[in-house]
Amino acid sequence: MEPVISLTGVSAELGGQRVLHGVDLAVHPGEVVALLGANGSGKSTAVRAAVGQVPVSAGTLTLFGTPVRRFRDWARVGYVPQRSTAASGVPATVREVVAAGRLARRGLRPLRRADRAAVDLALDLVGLADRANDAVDALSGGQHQRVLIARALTAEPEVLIMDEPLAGVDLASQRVLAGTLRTLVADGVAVLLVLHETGPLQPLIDRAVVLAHGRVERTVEHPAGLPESPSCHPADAAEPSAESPLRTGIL
Ligand SMILES: Nc1ncnc2c1ncn2[C@@H]1O[C@H](COP(=O)(O)OP(=O)(O)OP(=O)(O)O)[C@@H](O)[C@H]1O
Repeated sequence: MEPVISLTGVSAELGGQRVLHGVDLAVHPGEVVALLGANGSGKSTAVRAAVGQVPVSAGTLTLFGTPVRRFRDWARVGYVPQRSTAASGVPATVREVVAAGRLARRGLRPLRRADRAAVDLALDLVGLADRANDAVDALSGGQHQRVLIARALTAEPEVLIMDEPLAGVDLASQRVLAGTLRTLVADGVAVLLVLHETGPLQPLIDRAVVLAHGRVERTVEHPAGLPESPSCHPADAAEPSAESPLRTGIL
């Protein structure tokens, strides 16, 4: 089966420094791949290269078989960047921000019934249906994260790329996200995640790729059998808070 995302020997530079050194990585339809590694190991750069935001200086990077520099079918790709607010200072409702994600499919024509249904479904999937008409500025950081995920989902992407979706998100919301991903993956959506802790997402992960200094240090197939790594959100203080064995030891 053709990979949805394929990096072969990919190198990339930022600020004149080589940050990725010959990275190999593939995500197939319906697969969940986690990119792990220490701060500065190149995880965000790898996913930003995959969505065309960082140029590839060597190697080959394809999306659905097309080299990323020629790829135009962005409605097939949902991207949730590393922690950013959904609409800082913009007087928009949660529904309006989520509906903006539909632009990739509908362009600038008015919302149709199918668009509204996709927005409702995305809000439902992230557990924010009851906040749809609230001002997005009134949401907490973790809820912003869920709005951004819903915004990516409204385009009904075939691959969802998320950079640290669990950062600052409490355990209950992490579980909501795990349920969302489970539903998407059952429908054949591929998922590439940058993670520090695998938390409740761990059972969903087909492959963990660990980066170190811009290189693939190791790859672990089906890490689901490993103990769940703990969450580190302050609201989950009752949960174990020791260093994650998945992050630091077993992988
Ligand atoms: N705009 C930039 N200019 C120069 N160097 C950069 C730039 N952005 C990132 N880097 C460097 O590239 C390397 C990889 O950064 P990257 O953000 O991809 O790491 P990461 O694994 O996602 O880290 P984190 O876990 O902290 O988010 C780091 O050494 C970082 O300092």
